[in-house]
Amino acid sequence: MELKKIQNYIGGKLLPPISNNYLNNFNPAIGEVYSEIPDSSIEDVHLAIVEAQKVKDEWANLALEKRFLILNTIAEKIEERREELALAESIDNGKPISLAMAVDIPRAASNFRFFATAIMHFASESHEMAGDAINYTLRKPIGIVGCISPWNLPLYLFTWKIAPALAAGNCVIAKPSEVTPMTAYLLSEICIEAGLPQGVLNIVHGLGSTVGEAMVRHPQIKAISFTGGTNTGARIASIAAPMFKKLSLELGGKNPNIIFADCDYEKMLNTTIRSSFANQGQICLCGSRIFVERSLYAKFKEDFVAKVKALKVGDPLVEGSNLGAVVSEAHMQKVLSYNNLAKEEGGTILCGGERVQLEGRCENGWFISPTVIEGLSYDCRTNQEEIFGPVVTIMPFDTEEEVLKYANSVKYGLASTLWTADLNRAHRMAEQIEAGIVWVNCWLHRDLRTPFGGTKASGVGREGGWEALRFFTEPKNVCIQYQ
Ligand SMILES: NC(=O)C1=CN([C@@H]2O[C@H](COP(=O)(O)OP(=O)(O)OC[C@H]3O[C@@H](n4cnc5c(N)ncnc54)[C@H](O)[C@@H]3O)[C@@H](O)[C@H]2O)C=CC1
Ligand SMILES: O=C(O)/C=C/C=C(\O)C(=O)O
Repeated sequence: MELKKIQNYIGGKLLPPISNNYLNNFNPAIGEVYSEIPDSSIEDVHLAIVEAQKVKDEWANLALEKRFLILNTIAEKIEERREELALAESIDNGKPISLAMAVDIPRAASNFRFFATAIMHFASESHEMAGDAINYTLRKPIGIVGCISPWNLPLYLFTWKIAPALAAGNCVIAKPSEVTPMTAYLLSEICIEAGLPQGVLNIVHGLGSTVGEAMVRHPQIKAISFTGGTNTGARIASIAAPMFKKLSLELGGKNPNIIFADCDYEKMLNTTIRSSFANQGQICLCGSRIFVERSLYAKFKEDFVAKVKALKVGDPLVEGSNLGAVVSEAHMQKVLSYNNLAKEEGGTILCGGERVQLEGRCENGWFISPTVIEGLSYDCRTNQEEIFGPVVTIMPFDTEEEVLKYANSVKYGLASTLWTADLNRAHRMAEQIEAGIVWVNCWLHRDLRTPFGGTKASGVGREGGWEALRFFTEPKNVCIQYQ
C-alpha cells in the first residue's frame, strides 16, 4: 500500500519538497512507518519567504475585522473536523485519542478564536508629559516571522504560535516537529478552505537541522518563536541573537509539585496523577519532582502508588487507555535509561520503570509503565535533568525553607504546583519559587490571557494574551511636543 505523503503548504498551495525527498513518519503505538513527510531543504524555505514577501503588506494592512473573520473561520473549521484531527493526532503522537479529543484539538480551536478576538481589542499606549507633549506608541507587524514547534502537543502548540503571529498582521513561516507533522498538514487544508490569503501562512516540513536552521538564519525572518528542548533553544539563540532577531523561547522544565499536609487531599491526589502522567508525562509543565510534607508522606506514597498501578497503559485508540505510547523509540530508550540511572543513584522504583509489551495491534509499540521513584537526593541527576516521560520522584520535606531549596535547585524555572489550604503560605511560597508559573491547588488551569513561559534555562519571553501580541509587533514611539 502506498503511504500517505504529507505536502508543504507554500504560497497557498500543497507542494512536494523541491528535492522530492521524503522522511518516514512513524505511528508510535505500532512502531511502524505509516506516512511520509517532506524532507525539505533551504530552497523550500526560500520559496516560502518569496511567497510571504509578495503578500506581507496586504496582510498587514487588512482591516482588523477581516483578519478576525478569517482566523475565526479557521477555529470553526478545526472544530468541525475535530474527530478527524483527534484521530490523526493520536496516531501520529501515540497519545490517547480521548486526550486529543478533550484537550489538544479544542485548544487548537481556542488558540485561533482567542487571538482572532484579542487583536480586535489590542490597543497601544500613550503617555502625556505634563501639558508639554504627548507620546503614542505604534505597534506594527514585524513582517515575516518564524514559528517552530515540538512533538508533544503538536497542533496545540503549533497554533499557539501561529494564531497570534497572524492576528498581529505578520506572514508566517512555520515548521512543525518532523516527528508529528500530520495535524499541521491537515491545518494547511483547513487554511485553504477558510480562505486564508495565499502566502500568509507557509508550512515547511522537515528536519530541525535543515528547515529549522534555515529559518533561524534567514535575514528576512525577523522573529523566531520556538518551543522545544533547552539545548535546541540555546543553539537557536546563538544564531539568531547576533542577527538581533526577536526571540521567544519556551524550553524544558523540571517542575516541583509541593504538597503540604493541610491540602484538599482527594483533589490533590487526583490532580497529581494528571500532572505526573498526562500525555505520558510529555508536557513541559508536568510536575516531575513531588515533594510531600513528612507527616503526609507515608499515606501519600501508599495511595499514590496504588493509583498509579491502576492506570491503564494501552492502545491509544481504545477508550479507557490512560497512557498511550511515548513519541518515538529513541525517546522511549532515553526515558528508560533514567530508571537505570535512578537505581545507580540509590533510588527505589516503587512501580513501573519498564517497557510495556501490549498484545495484538500494538505489540511493537513504544509504551512505558508509569514510574514512581523514591529515596533519591534532591540534587542527583535524576532529580535535576528533564526526563520528559512518565517518571516522577517522591521526596519528604519538613520545612518551607527546605522545600524551597529543593524546588529551586534545578537549572530550570518553568512551572510549579503548590497544595495547601493556607493562603498566606501559598503567597509566601509563590513569591519565592523560581518559576514563570505557579499553580496553587490546581494544575494546567489555563487562562489564555495570562503570561506563559519560564525563567532560567526554561526560556526567554512570554507567550499568551497581550504578551504574544507585543512579541509579534514592533513598537514605535512618537513624541509630539505641543506648539
Ligand atoms: N515543550 C518542551 O519543553 C519540549 C521539550 N523537549 C525536550 O527536548 C528533548 C529533545 O526533544 P526533541 O524532539 O529533540 O526537541 P527539539 O528541541 O529538537 O525539537 C523541537 C523543534 O525544534 C526543531 N529543531 C531542532 N533542531 C533545530 C535547530 N537547530 N534549529 C531550529 N529548529 C530546530 C525540531 O525540528 C522541532 O520542530 C526531549 O527529550 C525533551 O526533554 C522536547 C519537546 C518539547
Ligand atoms: O500553553 C499551554 O497551555 C501549554 C503549553 C505546553 C508546552 O509549551 C509544552 O509542553 O511544551
